Amino acid sequence: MSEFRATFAKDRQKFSAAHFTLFEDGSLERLHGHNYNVTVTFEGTAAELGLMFSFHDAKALVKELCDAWDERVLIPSVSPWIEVTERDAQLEVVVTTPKHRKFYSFPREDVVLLACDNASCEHLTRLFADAVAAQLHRLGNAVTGFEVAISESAGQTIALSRSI
Ligand SMILES: Nc1nc2c(c(=O)[nH]1)N=C([C@H](O)[C@H](O)COP(=O)(O)OP(=O)(O)OP(=O)(O)O)CN2
Repeated sequence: MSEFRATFAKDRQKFSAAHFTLFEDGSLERLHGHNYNVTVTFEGTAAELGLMFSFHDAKALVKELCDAWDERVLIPSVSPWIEVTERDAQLEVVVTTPKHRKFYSFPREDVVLLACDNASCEHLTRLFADAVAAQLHRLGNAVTGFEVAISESAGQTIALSRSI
């Protein structure tokens, strides 16, 4: 049973990134950007001295994960509609859907290849939660669960909860 919920929704917990969303009918958006805001809530019990974990450590963890996607182009790497080719320091991306064929070329360092088939807010939230789970050991053993919530724009948020 979780005793406490610690929610971190600092202004700096954000990443500005470009993407396009694919839709089932083969339509896709033009490349565009969002200032994604990230909120993470950790659930758990108080350990020594009534501390779940050091707030500093939790905020540093979340900020590091935001920085990994900040000022990047987010490209799905496992989509049947997207072909990615690395050529020298460039990443060539060909999107071929039943409705569209588009070619992009980005400096490799500007791109994050996502382990998913669409750069949707749902997938971003799940991948962010996977990354939090992989780093949770840094916060000790008091965490029994967490929730990640990502907003693409004001008034529009995807949230996902995980139990540990
Ligand atoms: N289920 C999802 N649907 C859509 C997603 C998504 O991640 N999951 N994403 C988008 C686009 O990224 C788009 O940029 C956001 O679309 P939209 O809701 O139209 O955004 P606006 O901020 O322009 O919304 P307004 O309500 O018009 O202000 C689309 N769909």
